[in-house]
Amino acid sequence: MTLSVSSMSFAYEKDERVLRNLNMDFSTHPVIGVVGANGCGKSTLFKLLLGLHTPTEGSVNWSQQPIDYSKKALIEHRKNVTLLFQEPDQQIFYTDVYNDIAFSLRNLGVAEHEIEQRIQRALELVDGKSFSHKPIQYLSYGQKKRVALAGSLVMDSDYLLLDEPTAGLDPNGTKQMKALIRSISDLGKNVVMSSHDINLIYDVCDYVYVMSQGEMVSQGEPQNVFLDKHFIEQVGLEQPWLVKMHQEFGMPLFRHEHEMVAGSSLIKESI
Ligand SMILES: Nc1ncnc2c1ncn2[C@@H]1O[C@H](COP(=O)(O)OP(=O)(O)OP(=O)(O)O)[C@@H](O)[C@H]1O
Repeated sequence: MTLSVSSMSFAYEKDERVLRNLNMDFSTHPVIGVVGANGCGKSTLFKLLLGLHTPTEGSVNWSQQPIDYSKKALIEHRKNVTLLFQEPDQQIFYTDVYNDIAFSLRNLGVAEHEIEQRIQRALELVDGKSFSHKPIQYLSYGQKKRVALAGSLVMDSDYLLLDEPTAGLDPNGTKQMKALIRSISDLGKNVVMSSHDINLIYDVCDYVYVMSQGEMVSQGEPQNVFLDKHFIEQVGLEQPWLVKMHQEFGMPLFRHEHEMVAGSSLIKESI
């Protein structure tokens, strides 16, 4: 099942296009990153992929067919594509964890015993069992983020869109999220994520789209996309530290920190 956009533009206000002529295929790699400076249109793109807004031109496609914006078709589309919003409060509606996570499934008429099973599985995945009995207003930001993620995971959709999944998380929370993204991908799901944490993007994404002022200005595998320092800085980003180590200190170009640690003997030789 493929998710893509073709020749897609979008404007909130007439004549003010915030997305311009985007062509992107999100089915080519298991984990795809969308990066760009503040306001370049990442969250807007994700909302369009979910069918929350209608393109001004072009289309969002599911299995190569433009999506249908009727209420019934959108309910079906959102079984296939789920979005974790940047702010957990944007998708938490209940005061208790269980009912909040169950919300979308109940809307779809899923049987209670299956809801129970899916919630337990999702809570295990997000490591949320220890706080699942607490009222949501007492949870920390990171815990709320995990509740929101569990609410997305129970949908068991083919595509999970993660808008800034580690924003506001501490280093441990970021590490857990990174592991979680891998687990979700290992389950055969497609992950599309945005993040300002360029090191996270470099580490977990198999392919990257770079956006600037509503346009897609570069795409490719992370080790290629981030090589051009001048270009990356021009679009308001910075190079991942492993790429900097490669370019500034002549180290081999590692994709992951653990590769660098394992290759430390190689590094010593090159210094
Ligand atoms: N509801 C809205 N009405 C009008 N303009 C909006 C609305 N939401 C976003 N915008 C504008 O659309 C542009 C893209 O915003 P968007 O939130 O998609 O960017 P982003 O890349 O996700 O930014 P950030 O990295 O800061 O989260 C911005 O210029 C923003 O001001």
